[in-house]
Amino acid sequence: MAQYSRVSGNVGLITLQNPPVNALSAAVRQGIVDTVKRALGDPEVKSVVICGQNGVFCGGADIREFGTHMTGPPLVPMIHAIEMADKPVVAAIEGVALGGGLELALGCHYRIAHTKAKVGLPEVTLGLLPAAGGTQRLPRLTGLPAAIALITTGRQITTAEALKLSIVDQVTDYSAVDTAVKFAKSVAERSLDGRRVSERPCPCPPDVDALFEAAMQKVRQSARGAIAPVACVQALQAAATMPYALGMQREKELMATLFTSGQARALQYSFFAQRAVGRWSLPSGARWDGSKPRPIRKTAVIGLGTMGRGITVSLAQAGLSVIAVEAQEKPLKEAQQAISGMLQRGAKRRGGAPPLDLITYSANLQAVADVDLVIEAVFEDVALKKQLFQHLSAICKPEAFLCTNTSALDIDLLASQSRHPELVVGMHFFAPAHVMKLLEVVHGSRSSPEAVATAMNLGKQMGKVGVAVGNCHGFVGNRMLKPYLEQGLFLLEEGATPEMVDGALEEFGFAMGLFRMSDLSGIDVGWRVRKGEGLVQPGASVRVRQGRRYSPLGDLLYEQGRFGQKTGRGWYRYDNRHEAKPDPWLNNFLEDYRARHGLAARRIECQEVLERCLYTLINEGFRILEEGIAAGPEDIDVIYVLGYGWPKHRGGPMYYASMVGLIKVLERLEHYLRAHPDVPSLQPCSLLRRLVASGSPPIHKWRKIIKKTQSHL
Ligand SMILES: CCCCCCCCCCCCC[C@H](O)CC(=O)SCCNC(=O)CCNC(=O)[C@H](O)C(C)(C)COP(=O)(O)OP(=O)(O)OC[C@H]1O[C@@H](n2cnc3c(N)ncnc32)[C@H](O)[C@@H]1OP(=O)(O)O
Ligand SMILES: NC(=O)c1ccc[n+]([C@@H]2O[C@H](COP(=O)([O-])OP(=O)(O)OC[C@H]3O[C@@H](n4cnc5c(N)ncnc54)[C@H](O)[C@@H]3O)[C@@H](O)[C@H]2O)c1
Repeated sequence: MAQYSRVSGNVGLITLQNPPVNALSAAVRQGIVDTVKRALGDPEVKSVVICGQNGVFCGGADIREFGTHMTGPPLVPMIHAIEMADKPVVAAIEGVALGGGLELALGCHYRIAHTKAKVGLPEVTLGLLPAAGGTQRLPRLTGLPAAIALITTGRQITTAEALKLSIVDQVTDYSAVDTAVKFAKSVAERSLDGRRVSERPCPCPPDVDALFEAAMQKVRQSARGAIAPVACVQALQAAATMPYALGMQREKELMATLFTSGQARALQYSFFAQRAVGRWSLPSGARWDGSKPRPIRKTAVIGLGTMGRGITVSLAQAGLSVIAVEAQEKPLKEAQQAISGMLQRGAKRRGGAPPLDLITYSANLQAVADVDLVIEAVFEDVALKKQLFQHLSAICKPEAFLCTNTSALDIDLLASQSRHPELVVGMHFFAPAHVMKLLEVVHGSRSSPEAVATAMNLGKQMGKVGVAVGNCHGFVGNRMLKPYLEQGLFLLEEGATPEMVDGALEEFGFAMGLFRMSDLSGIDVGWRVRKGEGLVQPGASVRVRQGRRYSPLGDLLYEQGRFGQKTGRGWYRYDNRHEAKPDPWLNNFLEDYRARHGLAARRIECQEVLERCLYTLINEGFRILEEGIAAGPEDIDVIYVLGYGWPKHRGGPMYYASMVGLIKVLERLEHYLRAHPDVPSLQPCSLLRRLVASGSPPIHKWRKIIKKTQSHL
């Protein structure tokens, strides 16, 4: 809906009303059409202001309408009518003007924005392009290079930046609506010549072809198979080379292809999934809406290695005070230097001063005595962590939350070391912790709803997307990774090469194939995990361990000192630090290994690589759902998209399975199990069978069947 009133004598004020973000639903669009008509037809009204209620201009088209039968007036003619009005129309931007919201503002003759507002065209992140004139008006207003950068990335910018880019005309610290009303009065009689953006020429730099060639190359490289960024460049190319009307036609054609694409559906599923995970629930029945988080002011981080540094930076950037603790003075000094550098670089990027003063460094654990919440990030060593929890429980105030960043260890075991196990939760960050948006909040069997709510809330304050998960070895993300990595090794035994396996996964859209990832995180890290599980038998290369097929290839590389990037050799060779090159040594090593074990190398197709690696990972996801470790498939998908480089435009592993067809996933797992009966991760999970037996319902209906499965246990 849109409300109409006359203010300050002769200004027509149109207020969009559709909480929480005034999305442009059919009712809002109808409201705008009606109220604009009314304002333009009222002889008393000399100028018009458009704003949104509750301090938010507009979050764009109503995404929930996509994929439904859309009714109501379309956006393009609605915005065109505003631009062609003979009375000045001013957009008063507060909160956000995003997507269709910014396109509406670009159709107005002036834009006045609050200093704290953000603007952007994030359609590309939903698999779309700004199809209400955004691709044609923005470059006319701000020039092609800035428009290309904003539209192909969907980046949201501050209004200070928007002012520099001429996207807004004025920025104010006061009410944008009051300022816009005053401004509208002052321009009531002014000519609108030059104010209609669509009538301006698109400024083209002399090297426009090179500009587009570079833009296309950049998006093709970073999009990893996503089609929307490419279409965005094509639409902008139309703005540069065609008259406005033809450019609009091209924008519409390109949008028509994107709008019904599987990629757009996947990205929009992901958008809502990332919001849905905030509405967590625990097996006890405790829920997000009935559990109050406790306010956290003082925090502590113990262990300032790779993870502890990132967590400290992230806490300080969220405005929290941090006591940062290392075991000894030398590593403490090194960490202090590294953290200060990270904060300074962050401040340079974001603007403002680095929050260095919020951090106090100490080599004495006693320093954490009066903090509200501790996050420990010491070595992944159960004995060390148990001892640390005993000390923390003795030192900290009794109501302090004790959190662990462990990647896999038992939260209940650590909680049992504390006098207050109900205040212990896992806060599993991902490297680099100040960059990655994912946080697994792991609740143990004794974690209180308040502790979970507090960790989730703290994560939100830190700009993370928290997903509440249950306690098991590796939680959700790392547990699912295990069968995926295992299949990679089996494929090498059977004839594949690391570059062939990685090539298939990268072609699928992963940022990095599994062997390149293993080289980056360190072959020694995986070795330590397997050692902890009792799987490593130095020197032996027996292919069966603990009663199942096992590949010792990773252990053999470890024994050769090939730890990956850090040693310059791993599954690949690294002559310069980051570039992975196929290594002839490894091929010889694999041939020797196969010969020693009587394994005949065979030709392996990419499809087999994908099916074996991805379907076993998905199968583990079904086990996790069946056990109630994740509340729903959306939780798993958010974890994989935000934490493990799963291609965003494929929605996440569980969504992908639903698109491929559960019956196909089941049949292929059965097929590979027949070929490899000694690999338990290929055994289809009973929930998968049950879903197939129920006719493979769409993903949003899985929870009902999961509940039934649990009640049958
Ligand atoms: C046959 C072929 C025909 C083809 C032709 C088709 C023609 C179609 C014509 C379309 C014309 C194109 C128009 C336009 O270019 C397209 C768009 O505008 S797409 C939308 C672009 N906007 C966005 O991407 C913004 C998305 N939102 C956000 O980034 C954030 O929500 C926010 C606005 C910054 C606010 O953030 P927060 O304060 O943190 O709040 P939340 O994120 O938690 O959101 C709160 C709540 O609101 C819901 N919501 C947010 N935005 C929208 C939206 N645009 N539509 C619907 N709902 C929205 C969000 O989901 C939350 O609700 P919850 O999920 O928690 O219930
Ligand atoms: N590295 C990753 O990608 C990653 C990702 C998620 C979680 N984790 C987990 O985070 C934790 C830390 O991992 P990391 O990679 O940062 O390790 P790291 O080896 O880089 O850092 C650990 C730090 O802890 C310090 N430390 C050890 N004992 C201490 C003590 N008693 N008091 C204070 N400091 C002590 C060490 O000096 C070291 O600086 C582990 O539990 C790990 O499983 C790691």
